[in-house]
Amino acid sequence: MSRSADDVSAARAISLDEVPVIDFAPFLSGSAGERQAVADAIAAACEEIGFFYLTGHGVPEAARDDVFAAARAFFARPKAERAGSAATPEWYRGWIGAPDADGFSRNTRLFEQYRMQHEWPADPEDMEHAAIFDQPNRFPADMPEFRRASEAYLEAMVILSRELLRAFALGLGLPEHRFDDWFRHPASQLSMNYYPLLPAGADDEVSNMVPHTDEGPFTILAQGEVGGLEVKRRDGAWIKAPPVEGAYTINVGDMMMWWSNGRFLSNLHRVRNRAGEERLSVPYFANPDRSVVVAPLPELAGDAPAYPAVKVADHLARFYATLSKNPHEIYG
Ligand SMILES: O=C(O)CCC(=O)C(=O)O
Ligand SMILES: [Fe+2]
Repeated sequence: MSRSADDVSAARAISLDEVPVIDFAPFLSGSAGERQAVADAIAAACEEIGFFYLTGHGVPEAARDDVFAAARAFFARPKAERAGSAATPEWYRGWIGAPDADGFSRNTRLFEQYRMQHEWPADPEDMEHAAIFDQPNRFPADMPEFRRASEAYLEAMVILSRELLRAFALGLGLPEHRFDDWFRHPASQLSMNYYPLLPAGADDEVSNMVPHTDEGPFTILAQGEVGGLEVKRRDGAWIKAPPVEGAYTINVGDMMMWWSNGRFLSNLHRVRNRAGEERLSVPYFANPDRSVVVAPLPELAGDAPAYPAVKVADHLARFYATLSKNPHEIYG
């Protein structure tokens, strides 16, 4: 099936002025001055739109190709087999289907996910959240390559996320290692997202994934070849953030906005797959260690914190409880 010009070729031709492309290579191997320049460019993007594309990130192309091949193979399986590795409230890892619905509305969840986490040692101090954080991943038993590719990719993401944290810190005018202690056993999540086509008759109000912000500090999104991601500009217009070859799409989430006391924007985005073929994406939702309490950093907020303090495990548990639901069940 051919992709519509709207979402693929034309999307590539849009001006990238709004979502800037930043080369991370000088941050990974440059001088202090070069590192600060990259961090400043990232900070400017985070203040203006909360999104940027990252090239020169050092993640091997093969790691990314392999994880997409794994996702493609998983979502090509019959539903009963996908459901064989379903996530449950008691074991919060695995496949989350789209709710069965006769019709659809602007509030229907029109995508599936396969979610996994790092497998860190259990935290005896936090039995309350053991079901969410202390279980192993629910890999399909008969797909060894899926498991291998996913584990290799998780490893690549934790490495890149630690580098990005240093860039965010420098961009905020903080010591580069300001966030390091909070990411020893990060409660980060990797998701493979599968978006079928929007149903025929879907009007402009209908999205596969409704407008939302991400709940953690930031997200490292790998888009496949098919576009569909849209970002809300400050003037209220939705702009396309199409895949840029070899680049990650990085966005600020709620926790980074809170830490920065609102200087960095956790921006609304949505997915509308109108490309005429199925879409895959692989976001890595970076999260701090589950016991961390996130609050505006005192050195940035002074005595005027704009957000309350929130414990990571509590915040994520509340969010995960909503994941398989349709948005209207969550937002009313
Ligand atoms: O698939 C995408 O491009 C974005 C996914 C997303 O926003 C999410 O999973 O939170
Ligand atoms: Fe998102």
